[in-house]
Amino acid sequence: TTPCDRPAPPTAGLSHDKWEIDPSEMVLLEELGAGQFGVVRRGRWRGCKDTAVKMMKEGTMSEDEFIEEAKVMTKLQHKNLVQLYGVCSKHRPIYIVTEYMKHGSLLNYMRHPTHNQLGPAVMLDMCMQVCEGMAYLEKHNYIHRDLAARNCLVGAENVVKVADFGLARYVLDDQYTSSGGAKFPIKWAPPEVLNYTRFSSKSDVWAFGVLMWEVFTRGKAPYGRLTNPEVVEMVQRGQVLDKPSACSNDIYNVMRGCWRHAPEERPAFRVLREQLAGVLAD
Ligand SMILES: CN(C)c1ccc2c(c1)CCN(c1cccc(-c3cc(Nc4ccc(C(=O)N5CCOCC5)cn4)c(=O)n(C)c3)c1CO)C2=O
Repeated sequence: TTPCDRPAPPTAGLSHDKWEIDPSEMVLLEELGAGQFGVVRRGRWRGCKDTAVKMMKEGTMSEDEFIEEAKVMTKLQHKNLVQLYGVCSKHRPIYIVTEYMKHGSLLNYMRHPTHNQLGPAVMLDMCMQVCEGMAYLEKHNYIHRDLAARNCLVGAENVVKVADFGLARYVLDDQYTSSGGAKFPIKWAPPEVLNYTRFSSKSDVWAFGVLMWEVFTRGKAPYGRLTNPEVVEMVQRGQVLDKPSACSNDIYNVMRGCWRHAPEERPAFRVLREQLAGVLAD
């Protein structure tokens, strides 16, 4: 049998936690880019498993809290969530090891000239896949806090998965974490987050509506060149994004449901899934 089929060796006693990955079993390959926590590289685990390895830059993440949370995150398993395989936390920098998605972020994928011709049916299917992943997180009372096309990844055959869910809680850069900061995702935030940073699965639903708009505009920037304060003003006034040309009225109505001012008026992801399935059928 190829080494891939070799069953994982039983963890050596209780000391070796199953979410702890032995770095000697990881070969680091090319750089995939840089994110909130520093450089991310492609990796090969145990000679055959493709992975992505975040190498935590010092001072970017509250590491001990994250390592504690990693035990919970490895249990979140769904076909539309980027799987966390484990962490290498016995050395610095710590590594976060996840499943590898070969086409990179959904935002760049939509903007890429060769995918610029994707039809509405494929766009709707991609939104549905994100919705499935988010419905799973909602069911497990897990809030993403930074859902956007840039934080979803594309694999083979237009498979789309939600990535980096929950990580916003461990970012130390207050330019990112405070709603007044330059890096705060204002254009994906509902009124209750802008005013009280009150995150919930219903604030993820608002962000999902903006993600749908990103997909149907093939990766346009929401609100164009408006500044963050101008967007805050618009959102507080109840003004929402216009209908993308590639988008039917039915689909635009689903987006608008995500942008209702009151969180409780917005549909849950498990309801959104039915709404999108209804549109798909038409
Ligand atoms: C706090 N929050 C919300 C965070 C925290 C960290 C990160 C992010 C958000 C999102 C950005 N990010 C990050 C940074 C760097 C890499 C990855 C990243 C990139 C992957 N894949 C690829 C594949 C190909 C390419 C590529 O170069 N191309 C060009 C040629 O055509 C195909 C595509 C790029 N990435 C991948 O599989 N994972 C799991 C993560 C990721 C995603 O993980 C982070 O590391």
